[in-house]
Amino acid sequence: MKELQQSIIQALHVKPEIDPKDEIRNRIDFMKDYLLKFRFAKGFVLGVSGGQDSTLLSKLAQIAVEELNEDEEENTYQFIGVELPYGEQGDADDVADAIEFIQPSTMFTVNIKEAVDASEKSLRDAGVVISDFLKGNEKARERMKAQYSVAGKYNCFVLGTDHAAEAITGFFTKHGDGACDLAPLEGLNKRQGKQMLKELGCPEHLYLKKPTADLEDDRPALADEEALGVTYEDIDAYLEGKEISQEAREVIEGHYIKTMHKREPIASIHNDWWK
Ligand SMILES: Nc1ncnc2c1ncn2[C@@H]1O[C@H](COP(=O)(O)OP(=O)(O)OC[C@H]2O[C@@H]([n+]3cccc(C(=O)O)c3)[C@H](O)[C@@H]2O)[C@@H](O)[C@H]1O
Ligand SMILES: Nc1ncnc2c1ncn2[C@@H]1O[C@H](COP(=O)(O)OP(=O)(O)OP(=O)(O)O)[C@@H](O)[C@H]1O
Ligand SMILES: [Mg+2]
Repeated sequence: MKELQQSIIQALHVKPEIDPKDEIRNRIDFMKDYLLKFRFAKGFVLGVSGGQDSTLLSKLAQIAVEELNEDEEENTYQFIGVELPYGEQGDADDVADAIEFIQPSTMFTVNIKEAVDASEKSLRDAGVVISDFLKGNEKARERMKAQYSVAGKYNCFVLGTDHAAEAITGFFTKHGDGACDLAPLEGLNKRQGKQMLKELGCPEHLYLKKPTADLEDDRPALADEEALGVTYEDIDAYLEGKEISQEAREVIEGHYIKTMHKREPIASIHNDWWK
């Protein structure tokens, strides 16, 4: 294995293979331990998009709070799922199926369209016209804001779905979906997440679905793989230490190097990762 690949695998804590049952248990226990350490907090908040990652993490969070309610003989812990459509969501049926599978303690729907459009207009009024791509990042940051307000109101922590197959390409909006209090999926690749969902009894169509950030108005449901120029099969294999084509390797490593700033502490005079 090449040196860079090895150091990336190590930095992102990826295992070449997992026992899905063990991973489910460890990550639920981590979330429970965290709540027990910070007693003011009474649960978790996460946007439910109908995609693979939020379905997996929401289910784990729901199990964690249910176990805590039982262990502590109280009924104060909750998982709050938040639907965060921009106007009408194209895959609303998947969101409904995900909610049915998760059975969240509480659900809210916050439509982010008015806020995002108002923000775009304020910028335009100031003479700053943003592209559809940048507006996509505004959507991700608006979703982050809504989740932090819900978390503040209900004394909860905001969960983040970041995992190794996303961290490696930096395919998230900085301070948008990349912002969170806990990242329980850290170290998993995309197919390990699928294995866990299968183990949890999730309907197949929710984890066999093409991953999409779905942030652009002009290219709705654009597949991550198309945006990235590389497949998750290749990303997963790379993270498992396997050989992939030279072309795919170059694309992945190019994304990794370019997005270093998203994984490291914010650049300052007291760190030197950026030098
Ligand atoms: N070297 C550097 N050192 C410090 N900061 C640096 C930097 N390079 C850029 N930056 C800063 O970072 C900004 C760019 O980063 P950012 O704002 O995140 O924007 P950017 O990485 O350009 O775009 C976000 C990407 O993530 C994708 N995404 C977003 C959200 C969710 C998902 C999903 O899978 O669901 C995917 C989205 O489709 C898009 O391709 C720059 O404007 C600059 O402020
Ligand atoms: N329309 C949405 N409604 C609610 N939450 C959303 C929405 N879009 C994105 N999010 C939040 O942003 C996170 C990042 O999106 P991302 O696309 O990476 O994950 P996903 O949609 O859960 O899975 P997949 O990568 O398979 O599409 C989601 O996990 C979810 O918490
Ligand atoms: Mg998605």
